[in-house]
Amino acid sequence: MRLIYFIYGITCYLIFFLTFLYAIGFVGNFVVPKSMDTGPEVPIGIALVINMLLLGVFAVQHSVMARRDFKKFWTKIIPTEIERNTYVLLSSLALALIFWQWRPMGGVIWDVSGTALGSVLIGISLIGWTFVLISTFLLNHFELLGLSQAYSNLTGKTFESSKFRTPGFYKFVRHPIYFGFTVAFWATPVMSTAHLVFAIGTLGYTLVGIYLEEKDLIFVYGEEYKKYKSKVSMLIPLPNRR
Ligand SMILES: C[S@@+](CC[C@H](N)C(=O)[O-])C[C@H]1O[C@@H](n2cnc3c(N)ncnc32)[C@H](O)[C@@H]1O
Repeated sequence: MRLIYFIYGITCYLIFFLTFLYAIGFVGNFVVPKSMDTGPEVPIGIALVINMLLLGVFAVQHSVMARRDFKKFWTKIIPTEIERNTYVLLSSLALALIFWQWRPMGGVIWDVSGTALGSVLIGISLIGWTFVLISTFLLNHFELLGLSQAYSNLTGKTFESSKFRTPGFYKFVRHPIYFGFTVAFWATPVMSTAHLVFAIGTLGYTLVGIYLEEKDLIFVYGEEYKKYKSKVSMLIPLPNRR
């Protein structure tokens, strides 16, 4: 069973990684066969409903499954050893559903493609994606994505989740991963209506996600996190408050 769980963990990780790479092309409208501004056209009202539902499915899956109470219930159904891997897998599938079913919406809010500003915006967006990836490594990439748990289980060790940490970017912003996504989603040479809906929807979800995540972080780390919260900016990297 341990070997099967380990192979499952690696498979979930690889699926996540492919989804992450696809997301870069989906948001930036390059390389991938279906991006946020391509696909079957439907009336704008219907496209809006479908796109909001897709974002809603991801938001509910990602937030509800991350809560302590849900995990208590969920691990009565699936083995605790593969809870994180399954979370990673279902998050990737919810993202894949967005990529597959997302509807273009026509309309352009701004278009500076082919200009120097357009190139700068593409560069900023790629920096945002890089910021996300680096931040996952600063916090604990392999634990966030379930590989550490899978490896501990394979080697018969009890998995110890890492403690509260503030390495690197975390000294200047409490949520650098979410900051990186926000930059990657907003810095675009072509802001279509569909892209704007995506950027606003994901920003709204990020703020709700931060509220829920910090409730849990305060529950687990108490005063230590409250003190961190009072000093360090939430979403935009800034010098610490005194
Ligand atoms: C997807 S990560 C996002 C982390 C953070 N919100 C960010 O944007 O960089 C979510 C996990 O990181 C954990 N986490 C967030 N901040 C942390 C910190 N400073 N130290 C340890 N774990 C943290 C949360 O408890 C949650 O399990």
